[in-house]
Amino acid sequence: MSTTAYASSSTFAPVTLADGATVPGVGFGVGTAHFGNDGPELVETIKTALKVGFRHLDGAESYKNEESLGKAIAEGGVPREELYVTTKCGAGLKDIPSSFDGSLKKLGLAHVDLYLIHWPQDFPKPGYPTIEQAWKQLEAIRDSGRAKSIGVSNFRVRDLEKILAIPDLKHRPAVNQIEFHPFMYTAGEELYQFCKKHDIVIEAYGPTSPAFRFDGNRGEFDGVLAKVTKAVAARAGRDKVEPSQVLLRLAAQRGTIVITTSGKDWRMKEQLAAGALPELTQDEIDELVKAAKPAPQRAFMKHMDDIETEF
Ligand SMILES: NC(=O)c1ccc[n+]([C@@H]2O[C@H](COP(=O)([O-])OP(=O)(O)OC[C@H]3O[C@@H](n4cnc5c(N)ncnc54)[C@H](O)[C@@H]3O)[C@@H](O)[C@H]2O)c1
Ligand SMILES: OCCc1c[nH]c2ccccc12
Repeated sequence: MSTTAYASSSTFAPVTLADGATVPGVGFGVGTAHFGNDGPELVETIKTALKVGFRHLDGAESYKNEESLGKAIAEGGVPREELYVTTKCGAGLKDIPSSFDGSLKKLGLAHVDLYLIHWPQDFPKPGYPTIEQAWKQLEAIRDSGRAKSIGVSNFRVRDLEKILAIPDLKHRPAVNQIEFHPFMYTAGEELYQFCKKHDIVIEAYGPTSPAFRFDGNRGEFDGVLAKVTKAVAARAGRDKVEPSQVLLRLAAQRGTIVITTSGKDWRMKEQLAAGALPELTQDEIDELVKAAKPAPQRAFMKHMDDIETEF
């Protein structure tokens, strides 16, 4: 039974993974704006996110702030079973079992809900496991019950194919966490369709990047986003919605779990409310994608456009 003093206010529908787990449809990220910030200020920010209604927290070993995340979870007033907690192995990929133990210890948790390999680029390097060996280590962690689900992040089709081809594959990746917004739809279409076909749910990070992250040279995109935002607001019976809210709504509409973040409680509320906005029409989506084409395509992880290099 819930003992939470304040309820989740998320308007994003939960998403069910192929392994049967249910994930809150919007997550609060502890990277990007909070990267390297590990202390009382971040603890308060995460506690604020819980207070306004986030129940899904997205951390990583490489964000160097798992202790603050753990402290916020311990002090946040939300029972553990009502929270969905992710962490990722990045800096520790040479020794995943030790890295995972360290993450759980820093978080102060007996288990995480989702454990991800943060990126694939290190695997050809000396001293690292192969992708296949790394995945078997994640399977063992899942079988120990200390990670309820396992997945990957920033994996291309060819990286995912290596996992799916493991002869004694026991657990498939439940998610692939990738940058996902209209600037990515064209370049990312093959990966999107591959994940869909193989029941790998996409977690969309950087979903609002086109609204604020790319400076200049957005050309037609700004105009189209403003137009679509106005139309969505009109369908919602509202004077105004934020373009970033429209991008969050769009990510959910494309079937992804949306990972966003903020340091401000009013923006967190705005983010949680975005799931209730009316759907974008196919014409509106097409217009956004078309207008996005001349703009920068990707804010993170440029290797995603390198379809040749073998990791
Ligand atoms: N797996 C990975 O490699 C990877 C990479 C990047 C991010 N992530 C995860 O995803 C989380 C969210 O990523 P993100 O920060 O790119 O998400 P996002 O695109 O939603 O951006 C959130 C940021 O945008 C700001 N913002 C939102 N609307 C705005 C507006 N209208 N005007 C100005 N600023 C606005 C917020 O204040 C916040 O700082 C990260 O914290 C991390 O947990 C993972
Ligand atoms: O996941 C957020 C982006 C990211 C990728 N690799 C990192 C290493 C350190 C901090 C952030 C990142």
